Amino acid sequence: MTEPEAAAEADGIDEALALLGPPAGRREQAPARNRDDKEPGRDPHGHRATPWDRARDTAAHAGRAAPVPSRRVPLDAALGRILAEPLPALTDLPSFDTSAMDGWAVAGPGPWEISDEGSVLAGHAGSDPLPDGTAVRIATGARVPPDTTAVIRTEHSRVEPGGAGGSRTAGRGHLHALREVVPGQDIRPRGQECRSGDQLLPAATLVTPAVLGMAAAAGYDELVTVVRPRVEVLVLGDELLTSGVPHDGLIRDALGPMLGPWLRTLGVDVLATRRIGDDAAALHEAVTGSEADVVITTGGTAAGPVDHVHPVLHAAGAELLVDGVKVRPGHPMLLARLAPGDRPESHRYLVGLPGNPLAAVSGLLTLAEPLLRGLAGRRPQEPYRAPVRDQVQGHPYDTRLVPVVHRAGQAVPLHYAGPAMLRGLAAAEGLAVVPPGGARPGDSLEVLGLPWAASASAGEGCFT
Ligand SMILES: Nc1nc2c(c(=O)[nH]1)N[C@H]1C(S)=C(S)[C@@H](COP(=O)(O)OP(=O)(O)OC[C@H]3O[C@@H](n4cnc5c(N)ncnc54)[C@H](O)[C@@H]3O)O[C@H]1N2
Ligand code: MOO
Repeated sequence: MTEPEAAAEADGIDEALALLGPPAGRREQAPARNRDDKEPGRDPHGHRATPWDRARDTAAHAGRAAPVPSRRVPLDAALGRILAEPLPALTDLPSFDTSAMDGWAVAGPGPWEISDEGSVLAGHAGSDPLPDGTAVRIATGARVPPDTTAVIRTEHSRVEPGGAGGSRTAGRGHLHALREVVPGQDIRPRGQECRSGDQLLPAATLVTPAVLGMAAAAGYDELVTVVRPRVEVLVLGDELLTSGVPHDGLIRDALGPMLGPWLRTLGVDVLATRRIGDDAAALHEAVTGSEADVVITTGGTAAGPVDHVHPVLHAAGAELLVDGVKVRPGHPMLLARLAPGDRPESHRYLVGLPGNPLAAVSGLLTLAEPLLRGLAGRRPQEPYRAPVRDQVQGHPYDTRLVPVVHRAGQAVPLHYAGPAMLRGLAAAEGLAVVPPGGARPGDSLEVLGLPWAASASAGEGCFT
């Protein structure tokens, strides 16, 4: 078999796998080629595709190269945003020595005469020092009086009522401890959690509900957060219906309803999802006139008569950073830096997702997600790996992304994973990264988490 024939046969594997379901046995495959080999890295248009991991790195690098604008927002508007700066404590925490329990503040060794000062309650200003040999009632969260030795929990104490006619304090009785009293017990000393100025969280932290609580406790009313990157989605294709059942060769647009919500989980501001049809002039105008930091197109990336993305990028003076990726599905995906136009300081990008729906998702995770993560000031995602339960057939030369669910600590590949199918993905919790040549049961595979999956691999971002 000539190399072009081998590559052509390899191109059919995704469709075949999607129809067959799980492989019956491990098929002998051509060994993975060296990256320097001529044909397998070349797509039918004659340009060289980028290896999958390098494509992701390129996208991440482009995202990190852009300046990250920030804005001060009130706490209640900060959820789901990213801290643009480290978060220093504005106060000691606790900001005063605090009783950890309801009970008695005592000074010196017992038994203690009960003070007639009443109770020390949370939220009250400081009280007088506690004289040696005395005890005063205290509530959880109250400031402990100066010179307090320890707090004794109510249930670890016994009050011996005072006799009539004694001194004022003796009249209230004495307190006895039922357990050994350790100095400092049940007192949270000032600054135990942090000192004013300590860094509580680093920049690039996702603001979760817990971060909002921490920030409020540490004295914040506002947080300096990264301005969300603005994204516009352009859905190409005259064959697409926006409602109803497919008919007469027309199909439903599966990407318009999926991409906007998905992108929002990545912490971006989706300005619009627009249907453009197969109209080169309209696409050119939409791309060059967009206000977005990142334009994401779907369809039109291949070399068909109405595949306008490449010619439009060329006409718009864009620079292709990635033009085809050695990944299945999704190999025609691309990443371009758009000409800055009248905003020379701007960093604007276009991600071209292939039209086949699972191929588009592959492009979303391979190029759009790392790019947007950088633009949003987020840290790179921690790689997550899991052993794969079943054998997965690989592409001879390219990486495969295969929908999986997590079961008993293993990644279980799903059927219906062809480029034009979403049935497997809709049930999936992640996409396993299958290296060229495939994987055997038990092989450890990287798994790309899906933003909504409550699995070990799930990323951040559902607070948007
Ligand atoms: N001669 C070649 N043809 C194709 C190649 C190739 O290398 N050489 N690659 C194939 C692969 S792989 C893919 S993926 C697609 C990519 O094509 P495009 O990005 O140009 O996408 P379209 O042709 O516009 O559409 C492909 C397919 O997807 C359907 N589609 C498009 N948009 C949507 C949508 N929003 N919702 C649902 N389905 C959509 C469209 O109807 C087509 O069936 O090219 C192959 N061809
Ligand atoms: O293999 Mo294409 O890249 O169908 O998705």
